[in-house]
Amino acid sequence: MGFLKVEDLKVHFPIKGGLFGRTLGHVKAVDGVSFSLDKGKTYGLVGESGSGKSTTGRAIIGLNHITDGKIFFEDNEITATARKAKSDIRKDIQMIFQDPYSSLNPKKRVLDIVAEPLRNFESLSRKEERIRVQELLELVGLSPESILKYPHEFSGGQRQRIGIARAVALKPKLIIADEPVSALDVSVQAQVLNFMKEIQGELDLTYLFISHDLGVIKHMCDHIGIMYKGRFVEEGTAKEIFNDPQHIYTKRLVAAIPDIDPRKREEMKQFRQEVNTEYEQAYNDYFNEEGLAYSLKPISDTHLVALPEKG
Ligand SMILES: Nc1ncnc2c1ncn2[C@@H]1O[C@H](COP(=O)(O)OP(=O)(O)OP(=O)(O)O)[C@@H](O)[C@H]1O
Repeated sequence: MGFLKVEDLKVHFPIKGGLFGRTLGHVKAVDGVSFSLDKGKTYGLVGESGSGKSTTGRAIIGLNHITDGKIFFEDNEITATARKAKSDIRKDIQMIFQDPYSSLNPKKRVLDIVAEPLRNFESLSRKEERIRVQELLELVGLSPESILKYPHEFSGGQRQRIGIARAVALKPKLIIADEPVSALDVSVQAQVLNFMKEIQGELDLTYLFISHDLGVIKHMCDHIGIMYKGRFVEEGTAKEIFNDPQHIYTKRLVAAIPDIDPRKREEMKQFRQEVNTEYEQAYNDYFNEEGLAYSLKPISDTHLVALPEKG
């Protein structure tokens, strides 16, 4: 069936309020998302803040409850598995977080930070553990002596490398990278992204890559889902999304990528003007009307676009 398959995933959070903390309604953070990810590939989830990207990633790894829908990992449904299977899955799926400043405990040495997952899942001697951590640090380009240091002694990019060393410690199959470079300087972002690509082949990793930055997604992903208000508005291969965006929201995101190639600047300027006009016209019809029904329709074997339902 496939490596990772998400079927009609819904994650709704209750909004509590009033005197007795009654449930007043729900935030539909994820509201019917489906996609599949092949082994060894990178799938990008992109969309503006609050569109439901992190909630989707967190639901897959089990950090958010699921309101409805199914998730299959290597053909096993992981939305309804027993505890033992769940702990195996926790080994196979790891997460890299956005902010290497807050996701690493500042009071712990690098040895303890990187060894944490090993301590949870493997019974290594102190010596074996130290050797494994030093190997992991070398893999991510840090010196073995780093084990005795604390997070504040490293730069932002180095800290994210420590986060990556911890994420790959248990030889996972899938890594969910939630905005892994957005807290870093642009010059460091490219280094970390290239490094993630290098280790992908070396360690046989599959990535679910979450970002609000379509430029970053373009660099990393084979397949892309564009999220808006908890749903996909378009899904396709990276080539389809960048060369032939169909949905007005996707077009807007593509038009906002800074031009690196000066030859394309004039072409992009024109594209931007066209998109802005189309967006203004579409806004009232599409984005402002809460009740407007739309559904994903295929326009090729791999390219889906949200189109309003007729009637
Ligand atoms: N635990 C929670 N309780 C209530 N609402 C939540 C919770 N987690 C997320 N939300 C809400 O769900 C929606 C989607 O949030 P989510 O973090 O998934 O979006 P995102 O696309 O990842 O954006 P960002 O990049 O800002 O994190 C937002 O409206 C958010 O406020």
